[in-house]
Amino acid sequence: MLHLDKLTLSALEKKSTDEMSKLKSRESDLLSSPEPTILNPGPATYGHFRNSRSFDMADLSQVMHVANSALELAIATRAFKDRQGLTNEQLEMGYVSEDLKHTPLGHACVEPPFCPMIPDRYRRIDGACNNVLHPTWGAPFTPYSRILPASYHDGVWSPRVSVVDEEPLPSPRQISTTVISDVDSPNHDYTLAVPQFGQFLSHDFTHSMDMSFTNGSAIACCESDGNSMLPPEATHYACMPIPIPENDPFFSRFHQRCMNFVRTILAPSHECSLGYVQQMNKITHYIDVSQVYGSTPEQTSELRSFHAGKLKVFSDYGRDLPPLAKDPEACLTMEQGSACFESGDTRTNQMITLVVMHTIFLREHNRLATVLAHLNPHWNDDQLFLEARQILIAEMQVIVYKEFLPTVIGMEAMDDFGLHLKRGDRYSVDYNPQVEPSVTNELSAAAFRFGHSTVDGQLKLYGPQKMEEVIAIPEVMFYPARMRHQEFLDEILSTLTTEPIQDVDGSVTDQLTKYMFRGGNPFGVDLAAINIQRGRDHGLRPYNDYRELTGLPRIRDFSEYGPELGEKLRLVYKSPDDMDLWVGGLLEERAPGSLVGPTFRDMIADQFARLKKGDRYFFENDPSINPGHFTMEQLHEVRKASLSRIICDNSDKRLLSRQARNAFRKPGVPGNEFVDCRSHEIPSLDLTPWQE
Ligand code: HEM
Ligand SMILES: [Ca+2]
Repeated sequence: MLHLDKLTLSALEKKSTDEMSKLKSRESDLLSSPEPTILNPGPATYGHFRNSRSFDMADLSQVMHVANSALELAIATRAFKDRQGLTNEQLEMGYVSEDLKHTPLGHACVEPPFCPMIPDRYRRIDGACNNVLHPTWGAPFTPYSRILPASYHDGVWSPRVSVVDEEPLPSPRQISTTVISDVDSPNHDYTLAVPQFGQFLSHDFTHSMDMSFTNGSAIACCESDGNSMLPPEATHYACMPIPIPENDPFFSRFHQRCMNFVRTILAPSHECSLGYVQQMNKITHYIDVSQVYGSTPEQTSELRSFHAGKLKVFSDYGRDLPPLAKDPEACLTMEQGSACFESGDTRTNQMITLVVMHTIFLREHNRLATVLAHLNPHWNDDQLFLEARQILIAEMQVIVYKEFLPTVIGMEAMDDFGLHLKRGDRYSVDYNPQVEPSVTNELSAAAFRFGHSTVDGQLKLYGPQKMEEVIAIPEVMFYPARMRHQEFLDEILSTLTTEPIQDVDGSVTDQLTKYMFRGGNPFGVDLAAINIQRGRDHGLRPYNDYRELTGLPRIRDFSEYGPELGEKLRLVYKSPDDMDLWVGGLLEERAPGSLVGPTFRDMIADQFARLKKGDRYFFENDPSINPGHFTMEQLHEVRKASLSRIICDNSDKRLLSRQARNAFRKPGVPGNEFVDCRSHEIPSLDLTPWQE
């Protein structure tokens, strides 16, 4: 490891402070430039920006403060690398991992939280102090962890290039149109609850925010007509626009040659050392239902009613929906009759079915608080809120480990990675304080995006007798007004738990690759291209490196994919060693019993092992580990949780009266028959063990 002397550190500090002030003054110039450097509401690409926006200016300034510190360290790293003649490999191996806290660069380090000697019974809203030795692990505004070191061309932040000639990698849009198709491949073994709960779950543990101007405006990287990129003098340093080839089979019709893409906000490493950049996770990494409660105390206060332990709702003629959004830009329109909602996560309105998940989990919290208040009339608002939250988090964890994960990764991986919940009168002692719970960059920017391939471009709504409506999903992106229709919630919950998913393969619906966030526009943005570009933005290594980790041989020649697909890959990539992780992962054959191929399966399994073994407050942890442990009687009850029970208890009960026991699996077949919602076949949690 390289030691940094005082002189060097002072020089680096001066250099990074100088460069930062140059960057900031350039930003002000851009804001006042005659070129269209700000993206305004209207085009689909603004929807993409809105998808990752912050709550408010206070939230944004907290993010920016951390992001600027990380940028300073990145500049210092570049300068140090040049000065010492370090290689990329040396940076990758963490050669300069010295803690900078007590050095001239220390002002760029984030203050660790203060953790009390006696731990709280309830996990903190911001996830901090979960691990006593590493109090920032799992907290919001901290970096993702990594399975393998990052790969950047300059060793610090610029995107990787082809291994063949060091030229830029092929355009993600070209890869999308050549390799990713839209083929209808329904898989009836699984229901749409898999993608919809999957997306809801991902919003519990990962949120990469795009950089923006300090005033919150969106950064434009393309000319406003999309005809070309902005000239270099008008381009923000966070721009990484996606080139659209002239002969694009779709976007050429609209003369589009440039798709906006802004890089993810950065965060200093936990150790606060020099090194390649790390991307920031805006939310708590733990599975703690932060998408409902928020990831900071300020967000939670906004969402609580402070009455009887409940969260705020918008009571729509007696039907509880999430509170209406105050931000006029939260949706496409705030006109009369439209509706747009608030929750603990800023992406809620992106898809109407996501709003549905938020609604039933919000209602479940309030339902739990009501029952607890009945059992314990002496509990105050705070205690009711905290206990209901603790139970809801446990229910979420049970659904993830008992129902969702076995469906997605299969039993073999559940066994191999030790992911099963305990049974009978047993607590778990799997907690290991050495395990870093943080979400891996590979999971966030690639593996968990397997879900994009499972999305059906259409939502079919069934009335009591027949199919009543087919909705193309872009119609309900950032436009969840239908939530106010009296029958909608029950109808769509039935759709989610009966309609098939699309298989995980090289196919993604056109609704996501041509029309995503189109609003009233003729074209949208391409999620496949964005995923590929995001992987490069985050310094993910080529697919082959991860494939090898899984124990599979590296792909040596595209012919291994067969003549047709092999040819398509050869058309875009110069070498199999250039392939992007998201693409390679999707193209793998499914692993036995799993919905995804071995590489994604292992990455997902590894992540959920971290989130179980690295979380002291994991619901079934032993009293010696978990400061908020359940009693054995309570544990027996919590382990009964299921998505079907949450659906049954929190639907509007107008049209929905039955469910299959496992909401993720094909319903109405032996072993997963439909049963009445009142049936004990879908067990209910009895909360009497919480009575004091
Ligand atoms: C209609 C459904 C969906 C839409 C419109 C959608 C759209 C998006 C968009 C726009 C992003 C940000 C892309 C970027 O800028 O890098 C994203 C990220 C992501 N999506 Fe989806 N998605 C959908 C469903 C899903 C599903 C079903 C899953 C998984 C089961 C999933 C997992 C993820 C993950 C893990 C990320 C990264 C989030 C982050 O760290 O910020 N998405 N999605
Ligand atoms: Ca969380």
